[in-house]
Amino acid sequence: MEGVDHLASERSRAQFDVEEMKVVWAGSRHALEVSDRISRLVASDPAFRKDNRTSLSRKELFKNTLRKTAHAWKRITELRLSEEEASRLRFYVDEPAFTDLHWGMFIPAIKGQGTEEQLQKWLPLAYKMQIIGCYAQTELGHGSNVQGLETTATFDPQTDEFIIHSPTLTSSKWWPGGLGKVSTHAVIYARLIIDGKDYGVNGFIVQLRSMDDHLPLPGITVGDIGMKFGSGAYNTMDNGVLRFDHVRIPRDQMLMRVSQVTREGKFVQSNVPRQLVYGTMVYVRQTIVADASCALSRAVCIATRYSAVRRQFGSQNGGVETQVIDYKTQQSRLFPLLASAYAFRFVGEWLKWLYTDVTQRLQANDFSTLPEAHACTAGLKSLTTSATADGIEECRKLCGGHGYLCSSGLPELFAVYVPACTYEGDNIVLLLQVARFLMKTVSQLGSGKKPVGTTAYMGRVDQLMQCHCAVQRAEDWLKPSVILEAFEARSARMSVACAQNLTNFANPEEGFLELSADLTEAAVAHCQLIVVSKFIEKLKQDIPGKGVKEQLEILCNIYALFLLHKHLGDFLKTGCISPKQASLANDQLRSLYSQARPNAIALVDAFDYTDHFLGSVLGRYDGNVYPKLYEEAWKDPLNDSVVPDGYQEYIRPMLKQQLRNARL
Ligand SMILES: CCCCCCCCCCCCCCCCCCCCC/C=C/C(=O)SCCNC(=O)CCNC(=O)[C@H](O)C(C)(C)COP(=O)(O)OP(=O)(O)OC[C@H]1O[C@@H](n2cnc3c(N)ncnc32)[C@H](O)[C@@H]1OP(=O)(O)O
Ligand SMILES: Cc1cc2nc3c(=O)[nH]c(=O)nc-3n(C[C@H](O)[C@H](O)[C@H](O)COP(=O)(O)OP(=O)(O)OC[C@H]3O[C@@H](n4cnc5c(N)ncnc54)[C@H](O)[C@@H]3O)c2cc1C
Repeated sequence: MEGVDHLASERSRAQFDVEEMKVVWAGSRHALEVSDRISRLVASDPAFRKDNRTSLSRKELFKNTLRKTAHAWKRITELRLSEEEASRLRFYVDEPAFTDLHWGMFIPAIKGQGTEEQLQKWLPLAYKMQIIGCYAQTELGHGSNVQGLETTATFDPQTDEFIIHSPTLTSSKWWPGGLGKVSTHAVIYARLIIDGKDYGVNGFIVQLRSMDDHLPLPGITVGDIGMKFGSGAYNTMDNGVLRFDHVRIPRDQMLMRVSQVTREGKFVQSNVPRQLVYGTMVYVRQTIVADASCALSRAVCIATRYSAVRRQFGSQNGGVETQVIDYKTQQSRLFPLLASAYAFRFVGEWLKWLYTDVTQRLQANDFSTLPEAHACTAGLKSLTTSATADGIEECRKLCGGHGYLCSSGLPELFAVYVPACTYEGDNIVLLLQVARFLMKTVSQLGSGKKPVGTTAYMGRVDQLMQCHCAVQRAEDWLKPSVILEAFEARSARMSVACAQNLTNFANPEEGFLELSADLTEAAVAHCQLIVVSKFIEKLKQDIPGKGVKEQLEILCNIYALFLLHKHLGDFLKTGCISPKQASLANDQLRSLYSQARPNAIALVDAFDYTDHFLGSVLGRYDGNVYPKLYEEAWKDPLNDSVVPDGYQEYIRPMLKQQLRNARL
């Protein structure tokens, strides 16, 4: 029935103020106003229609994306949208495009690694989109191992130029988004060679295409790398391949904030750490954490609404069947994901603060917090994207068979999201960076150097190695101090155990390789502690609105106790908790699920997603699922004709043949 809210009774059961929860989710009243206004602007504009994506061919899909980005840009300039509004518009348009790399990596790379003069020259062009850029780091042969890149930038003192060259097939740039068909420029990462000496990987701005006819400039071969996972999905993006044949660029197109090459060909290292060449990745990893909460909340919103609509079994005397959301198994799979979405939101907020802080310090030549910023962005990027990709797939299964239909929105969401586990650093490679940081922290404990920031708890390592969990009743697990101590003790004990095992190896690097699986587990434990502790910190803030804080407390406890249950092996093996305490945690978790149940629909309404953005028949706000699913099926191109194309050629002769055989 059109216009009827099938989830109205669910909404009436909410025990908190949903409008105030929307403010908490958005981050502020202002952010909610902007987000709400822009989401409606996008949803009401037919140019941003997206329900036909999965049935378009690659060429149609790509052209459609070009049309949408041009329209988006037109609206941004006509309406004079602020940066915040424009970025919300990009979010609600919900289509990966070259503009992501232009705004998200090309511009930040120049900003972070360019000199004042370079910023003044390139940024105005890029801001007005008079040039379009991408971030070309990865090559066919090397992605994770940035130091292994092969593209060369050889200084020619005669002409004051760099010669950019791809010496091997494996040195071909491979993957950069926006490179294949659109970008006119790129920030290229290449080995700097001066007078035969290799000075390592640096960034260079290179023009790729003519500004007159978009043709590749001489010496440049460029194209798209081909179809990717899923229909629609990330295929709106022109991930590209690029080869250079001795392409010359002026010397001032090397990004020279970190290192410089003088007119005489002298290499000069600034007083800033070399690692700043990797700065753009730190920036993007931080945005990816915030984005994880968006992707996960979207899948959870779909699965929660559908679970309240869907009924199976349990009918007594012809009465209604049970809503699947009332099954404890459904709750134990769904509610931890709901809690994770909120947890990732808050850790994303905190990470944004950390990133802003480290950027300000870098500007003042204080580099002390850079290793922690790298470890936190790498580790949380890894943790949140892995959990989100798995969570989206779990939401698909939570929707049963209908979750497998494209009209559920979940297959495309998964296909678009899952490469986040690989891009901006493979998740295992990034956890190993965290592990390195942790091992360094543990090794320095005896030196009197006090760990700070997210590793401050390691400073209490003696106490954490011996403490005994105080839980005696299930309710004790609701105390933040109890949860924090259990997570800190588990993380500290896992790191210390790894550090001790490493001492058994004569060569520490060999030991690191041999123990790398254990080390990634220690890194995960540390990152989970960060997420739990930032959720707990959030709850210390003043949070207005009837029942809002109480709901967040329930979610925080679900998140922590779900992790404890999932990683019980770690907690028991390290002796942080006893089997009895583990079973009390489980009892408490079941009780928390019951408390979350009446609020589940309102908790996903608080994400404030429009039906356009969700793009899911199962996740519709009004819960009117079945008539819409039925309607949607008839829109499939296969249903354009009752008898399918191919009947005459393939089906009819087969049927006739069977008939003839039967007569013989
Ligand atoms: C439709 C409408 C449009 C309208 C327009 C509107 C516009 C509005 C705005 C829109 C905004 C959009 C925003 C979108 C966001 C962006 C989208 C993102 C899309 C993602 C696309 C993907 C891109 C990519 O993938 S780029 C390539 C990424 N590559 C990697 O991540 C490679 C991974 N490898 C590495 O990072 C390193 O090599 C690493 C970490 C493995 C290190 O390797 P190593 O060899 O062991 O180490 P080494 O290099 O020797 O370093 C030693 C030393 O340095 C430390 N280190 C390493 N990395 C860093 C770092 N980043 N920062 C600081 N320190 C670092 C390392 O720990 C070592 O330290 P020590 O041990 O102390 O020596
Ligand atoms: C959709 C998408 C968009 C992208 N966009 C861009 C872009 O715009 N610009 C750009 O420059 N790049 C881009 N990339 C490339 C991306 O950054 C790399 O693919 C990524 O960094 C992983 O590197 P790799 O492909 O070399 O993986 P590999 O390193 O080859 O990984 C293969 C396997 O080896 C394992 N492995 C590797 N090293 C180690 C180790 N030291 N220890 C243990 N295990 C290890 C990994 O865990 C993985 O299981 C994109 C990639 C994708 C998928």
